[in-house]
Amino acid sequence: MARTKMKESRKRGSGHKPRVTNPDDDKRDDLLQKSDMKNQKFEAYYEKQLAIPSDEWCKFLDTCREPLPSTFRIAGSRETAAVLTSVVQDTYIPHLTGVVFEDQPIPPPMALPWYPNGLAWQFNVPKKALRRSPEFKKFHAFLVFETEVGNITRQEAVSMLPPLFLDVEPHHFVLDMCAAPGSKTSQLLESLHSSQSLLESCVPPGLLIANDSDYKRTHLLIHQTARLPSPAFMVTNVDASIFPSLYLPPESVADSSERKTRPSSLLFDRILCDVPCSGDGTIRKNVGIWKKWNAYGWQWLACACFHLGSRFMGKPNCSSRLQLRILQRAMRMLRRGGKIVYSTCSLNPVENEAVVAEALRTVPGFELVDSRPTILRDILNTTSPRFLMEKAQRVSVGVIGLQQKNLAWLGGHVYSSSGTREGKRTAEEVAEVYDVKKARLEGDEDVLMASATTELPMSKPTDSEPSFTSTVRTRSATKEVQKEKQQDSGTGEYVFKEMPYTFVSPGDPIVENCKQVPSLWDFPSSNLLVRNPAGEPTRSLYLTNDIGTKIFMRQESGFGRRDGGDGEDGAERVPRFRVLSEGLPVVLPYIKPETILDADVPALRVLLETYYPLLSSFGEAFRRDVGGRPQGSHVVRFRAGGTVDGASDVHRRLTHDLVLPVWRSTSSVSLMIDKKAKSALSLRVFGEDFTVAGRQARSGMDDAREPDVPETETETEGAEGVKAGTV
Ligand SMILES: C[S@@+](CC[C@H](N)C(=O)[O-])C[C@H]1O[C@@H](n2cnc3c(N)ncnc32)[C@H](O)[C@@H]1O
Repeated sequence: MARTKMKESRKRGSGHKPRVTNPDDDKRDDLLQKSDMKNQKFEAYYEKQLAIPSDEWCKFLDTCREPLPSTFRIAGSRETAAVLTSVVQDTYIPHLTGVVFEDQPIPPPMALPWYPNGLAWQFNVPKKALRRSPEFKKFHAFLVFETEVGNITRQEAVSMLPPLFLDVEPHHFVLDMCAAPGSKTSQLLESLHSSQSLLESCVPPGLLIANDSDYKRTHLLIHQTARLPSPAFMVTNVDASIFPSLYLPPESVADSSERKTRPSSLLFDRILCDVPCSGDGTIRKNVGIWKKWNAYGWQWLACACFHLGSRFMGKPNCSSRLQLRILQRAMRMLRRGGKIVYSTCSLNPVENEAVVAEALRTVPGFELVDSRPTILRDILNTTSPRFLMEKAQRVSVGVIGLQQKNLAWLGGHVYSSSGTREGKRTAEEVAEVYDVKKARLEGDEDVLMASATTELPMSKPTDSEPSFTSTVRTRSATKEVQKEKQQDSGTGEYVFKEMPYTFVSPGDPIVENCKQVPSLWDFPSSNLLVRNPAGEPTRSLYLTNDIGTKIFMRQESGFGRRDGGDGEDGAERVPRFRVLSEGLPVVLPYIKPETILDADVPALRVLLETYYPLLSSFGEAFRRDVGGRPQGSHVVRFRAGGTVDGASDVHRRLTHDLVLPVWRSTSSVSLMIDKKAKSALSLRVFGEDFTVAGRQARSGMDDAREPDVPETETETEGAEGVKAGTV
């Protein structure tokens, strides 16, 4: 909404008429001038809390008033990411270097030096130049299309840090406790799939569970992660502070002594707590914070309120300790030697260091250690390892010291966990902690917003943890949940709108039949699910991995397996299912290589230009090859190195192997990817959108206005329920 208004006001301005001041402008946050970016309470509070030396304080505030540069991350599978990185580096950067727009030199995008494999980029280009300079216009179109198909994510630099700190590997069990809209989740997912290559198995042994308590936002999460459909990925929708224990069947317990006695609860190797927060660290993007911030706004979230006491808080509320409770729950679900990263987008130590300190004080067996990747440590030039080691040993003293600082300023009486007032040494440590923030500010202002990042190894499972069923019961009592549910007209009971996942019977004739075209071998069909209670393979098939199957089968809440076949004769001749592009990475490793069709680049162009190109439109080799195949779903490979006829200089050669699904019908062959993905592909390979939609847009049949690069938060399309990989 705000964006639309911005466009309208620009349009008025472009007619060179004097701008009429709208009385409502006063209420608008996005129109704030730099000179109006002031807030006495904010400044007074953080001057004390952040302990930034006075000569740097102004610099800090100035930085807070600067707009954030645009940053994006190349996402998706390792293959796609490598391809797109080379497209940006080799195709666009040379053309964007030395651009001058309206007499101003415009710097080209630059790769963020600390992000691995050059996948994260930053640019500071005025929107006008992005849309009007011929060089940047093309780049902008590239960003728009690749973002729409999910290969590029607009994500702030600082938001890319917590997943990096977690250092996820393919065998890890990972939990993202507050995950929506999912930009960090998609990073975690990529790490889980990091060993994947185009034709090798892409089913990691590990698992990522992404959770958010907001039902609608879980749909954003699903959309955001759709680019990398993964059999090792689940989305859940519960309150993270009572995240249920997930159980594995007894045979999965490593320790044989426990095998017979009880099922084990799943412990995680990595947990991300990117908790809800006051968000005042986003002040550079959300300039309205300058108008609204006050010292009480964040307190409903802050864990420390019970320390502050009723005198200060007015109405202390136990449920206000959400951040702390989420972190504590995470600590109880962590495997020995695992890591937790706790992050917020707030500057406030009460939401950061104090939460971590209190969690460490209340859950035994953990210590705070530095988990920043070495590369980042070097770049930010922050605290010495010696200090970090010391901090690890005395963390509760150090961080409780921060609490004291907050509370002292707030007027409370505060003591350390040992009951003594904090001394000078703690104050020095506190200063050192803030030196870290200061260094972040100097090194890269985006990183300033990074909050306490914590690695907390070791935990013991307890028997008093919430179970899946108890959580559901608790939730069903709340109004919020009832809104998310529909009332069953027959029974009057509330039921979830989502259809349940059910395992398909082993040997189901329909599934067996689909495995013929294309030829699938060794396909783990016992891990296939459908979304109906009867387990009928009717619409989409979902694949999970072995650990996913174990978890599904073990829970008491509606997952189930249909036992035995239905006695069908297996006579279905035309395969009912087809491979779609989103399912291809999952299925590809199981497709017999000799059944993959080879095609050249002109064939790709024909497939992109027309919806249902006739067999006769293709060159002889491809026509013969595909013509000899049965009707149904096939996979085509376009090999790297193929020449791209008619392409501009920069798009002369296919730089990477492309593997795409097609559907062969009686007389035509069509590409099984959606319109936007076709446009993105055409632009990426040929430097031009040859598709029907692209041609229509150019000839004005469609709304040819340049769209903005969508932000993660606004994407809703294509949302579905919990998805564990699509076939
Ligand atoms: C800071 S955002 C998370 C951003 C996300 N990690 C990302 O990178 O896209 C916090 C999220 O926590 C969710 N949330 C709030 N309370 C929660 C709770 N009790 N349990 C789980 N999630 C919660 C909100 O719906 C919101 O999506």
